[in-house]
Amino acid sequence: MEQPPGVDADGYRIRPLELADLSKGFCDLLAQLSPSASLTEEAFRSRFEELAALGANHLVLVAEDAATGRLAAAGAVLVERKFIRRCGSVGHVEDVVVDAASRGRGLGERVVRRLVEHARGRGCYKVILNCTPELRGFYAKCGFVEKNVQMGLYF
Ligand SMILES: CC(=O)SCCNC(=O)CCNC(=O)[C@H](O)C(C)(C)COP(=O)(O)OP(=O)(O)OC[C@H]1O[C@@H](n2cnc3c(N)ncnc32)[C@H](O)[C@@H]1OP(=O)(O)O
Repeated sequence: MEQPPGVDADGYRIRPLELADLSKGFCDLLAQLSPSASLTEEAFRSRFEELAALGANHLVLVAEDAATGRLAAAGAVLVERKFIRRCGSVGHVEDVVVDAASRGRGLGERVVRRLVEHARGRGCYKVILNCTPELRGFYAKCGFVEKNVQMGLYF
C-alpha cells in the first residue's frame, strides 16, 4: 500500500519526540525499558525543554504508527563533545525500545540506524552504547561490534 510522505512501508513515521507524545504512549514505552511511574505533564514538559535546549546534541526519536497515532518505538542519542581526538565528538545511544506488539519487524534496527546517522552527521568519530549480553545479536545487526567492558556505579 502506498504510504504518505515520511511514513515507511510498515506504516511507521520515525520523527523527533514532540510534547504531544506524552499522550501517545511515550511512558508506556519507557516502562518496557525499566520499571518507571508515569510522568506528570509538568515533569515531561520540563525535561523535554531541558533536552531541547541541547539542540542537535541530544535527539530522541520515536516511531509513530501512522494509522493509530500511538508510539511504537523510541530511542535517543547524546552527542558528547570531547577534548581528545582533536576536540572530537562521541555519540551515546540510549533507551532504545520497541513496543512488545511491534517487535520483530525491523523497527528497532531502523530507529538505531537513524540515531547513528544523526551522530555521524554531527561529526562523531564513533557511537557507543551499553546493553545486556542478550542484545549482542540485535546490536550486531545494527552494525555495532563488541568493544571493551561496561562498568557501573549505582546510587
Ligand atoms: C542502548 C539500549 O537502549 S539497550 C536497551 C534495549 N531495549 C530493550 O532491551 C527493551 C526491550 N526490547 C525491545 O524493545 C526490542 O526487543 C529491541 C529494541 C531490543 C529490538 O527491537 P525489534 O524491533 O524487535 O528488533 P528488529 O526487528 O529491528 O531486529 C533487527 C534484527 O536483530 C535481531 N534481533 C532482535 N532482537 C534480538 C535479540 N534479542 N537477540 C538477537 N537478535 C535480535 C532480529 O532478529 C533482526 O534480525 P534479522 O534482520 O536477521 O531478522
